[in-house]
Amino acid sequence: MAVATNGEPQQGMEVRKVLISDPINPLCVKILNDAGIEVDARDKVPMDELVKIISDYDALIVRSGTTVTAEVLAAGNLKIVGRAGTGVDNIDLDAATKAGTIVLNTPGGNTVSAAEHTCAMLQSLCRFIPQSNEKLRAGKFDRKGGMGVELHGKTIGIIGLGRIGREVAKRMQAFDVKTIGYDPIMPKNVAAKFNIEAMDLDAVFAQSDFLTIHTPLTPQTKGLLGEDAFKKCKKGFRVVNCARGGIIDEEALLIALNDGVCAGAALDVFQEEPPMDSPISSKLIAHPLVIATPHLGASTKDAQVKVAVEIAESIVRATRGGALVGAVNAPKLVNAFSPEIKPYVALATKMGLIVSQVLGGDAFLATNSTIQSISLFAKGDLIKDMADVLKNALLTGLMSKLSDDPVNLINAHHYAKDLDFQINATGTDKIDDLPYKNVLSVSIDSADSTHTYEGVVVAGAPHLITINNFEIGAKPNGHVLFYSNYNTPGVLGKVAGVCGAHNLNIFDFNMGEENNKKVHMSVLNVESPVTQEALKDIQAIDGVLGVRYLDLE
Ligand SMILES: NC(=O)C1=CN([C@@H]2O[C@H](COP(=O)(O)OP(=O)(O)OC[C@H]3O[C@@H](n4cnc5c(N)ncnc54)[C@H](O)[C@@H]3O)[C@@H](O)[C@H]2O)C=CC1
Ligand SMILES: O=C(O)C(=O)COP(=O)(O)O
Repeated sequence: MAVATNGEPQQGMEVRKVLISDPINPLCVKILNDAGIEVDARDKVPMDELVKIISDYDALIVRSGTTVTAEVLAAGNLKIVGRAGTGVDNIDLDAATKAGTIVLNTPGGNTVSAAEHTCAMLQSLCRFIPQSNEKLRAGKFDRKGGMGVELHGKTIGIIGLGRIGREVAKRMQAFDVKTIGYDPIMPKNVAAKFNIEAMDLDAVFAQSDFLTIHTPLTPQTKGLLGEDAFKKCKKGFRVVNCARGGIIDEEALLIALNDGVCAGAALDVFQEEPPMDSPISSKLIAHPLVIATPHLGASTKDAQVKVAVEIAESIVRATRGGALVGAVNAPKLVNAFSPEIKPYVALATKMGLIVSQVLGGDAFLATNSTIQSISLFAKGDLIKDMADVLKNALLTGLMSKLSDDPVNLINAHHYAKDLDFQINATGTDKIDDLPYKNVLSVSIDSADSTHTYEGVVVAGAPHLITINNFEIGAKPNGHVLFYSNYNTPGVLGKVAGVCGAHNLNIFDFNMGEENNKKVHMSVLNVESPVTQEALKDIQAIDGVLGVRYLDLE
């Protein structure tokens, strides 16, 4: 168990040192420091420096300013990338998953701020407030150029009816604006509960006086509002983008504004940020019908406190084995590090280690023909919903002997793609009559046989309870000798003698017998690796049927 610098035990993920690479409220540092975690807080770290220093850290906390590329992830050994905010399009999620890095965000912490900014932008856009302010400062009292439109009685089309989209709808309804919207995962009846009329995207385009986007930037939403969409929009529509640059095609928007198709755009986000180097973004920012802010949606003291506290608390919780709230790339791992589930994860990993060492023709413990599939059954109320996580743990053990890369719960399934057999995982209520509440069972299926191992957790520690037909109570730890023998007196003494002769100190012994009691299976835990010579000497003992050494360190 790792110990944090404040002396408190870390029972979950080990996080000793964190880098913050964007401006974040100081409460984040305080919460991490109070938990004994060292923090380097910087406002900005250039990419080449980030790649150089990242291996010094267990976790990285970012906002939208830092791009967490595959190169950054490969250069480090990060356990966590924390996003103090919502959008994770600046983080290479696939690369993070492959690197075994969990990505956590703080959805919800800046919802209200982003929604309020959206509404402020729409109102400002409709009444030319920024442009008029600018003219007045320049000494021009231009009332004609500030002729706007009311919100009252108009229709707003909200694309993306998640947290922010719904908060925008609520605020627009207070202005007597009709709220319609599109979201592929929100059924009409659910949208209706928020007084939003859900319809298909083309209908939203056709009916909206105002459009506002609240989706993440994904391959599906990139360019969602482009030339084709603008052709379907009402002439003179106005558009707000407080979601992500790139969801509106900036070139198409510029044309729509110049052609009078679009009467105004309020932009908080840009295809490239900062946008000054992009000629198209710069033209948009300078356009008289455009108002723009430099990605300020979440920039309120209130939101920044919320996201800073949330991300720090999530990381501290992860180090203590708590739920991984906001896990973006591995949502099923939410409870994998909890004190109740962790020993089962350890058990499944040990079972994977066993499987890795009996693969490929081990007639004694597994099979002498090619494996076709492995099935894991998570039986019992505590673990039945964790079958996928336990499968990843099994894979972690399995791959640890087969791959040089650091395989863990988050990335195991990537490596498993190269195996030439399937691994299935099923969670069930426990129906067998074993006296345990939760049992993990792993079956190895080959053309001619099925071999099964079963394990449980006793007093927080993994135990093997059956190996094929043998009932046993072995601890799957360290250096383990398995041997089977006919039920004749004196075999154990002789095996112990061979161990002594080979300097193998035995510290635990468990024996099981087959139902017909003719054959015994014994498990010896020894303190050091077992040599081939020792194995040969045990195999030569009269009555010994088979012997196998497994390294379960
Ligand atoms: N400007 C700023 O400072 C901020 C920007 N954001 C941006 O806003 C986005 C939305 O945030 P939340 O509402 O909290 O996220 P959310 O996850 O609650 O909602 C996003 C919604 O978009 C929907 N969606 C996904 N693909 C879609 C598509 N093709 N068409 C229509 N809907 C689609 C999803 O089903 C989901 O309901 C974030 O991903 C982030 O990029 C968030 C906070 C601050
Ligand atoms: O949370 C989000 O998605 C945002 O866009 C806010 O970005 P920021 O944290 O202000 O860089």
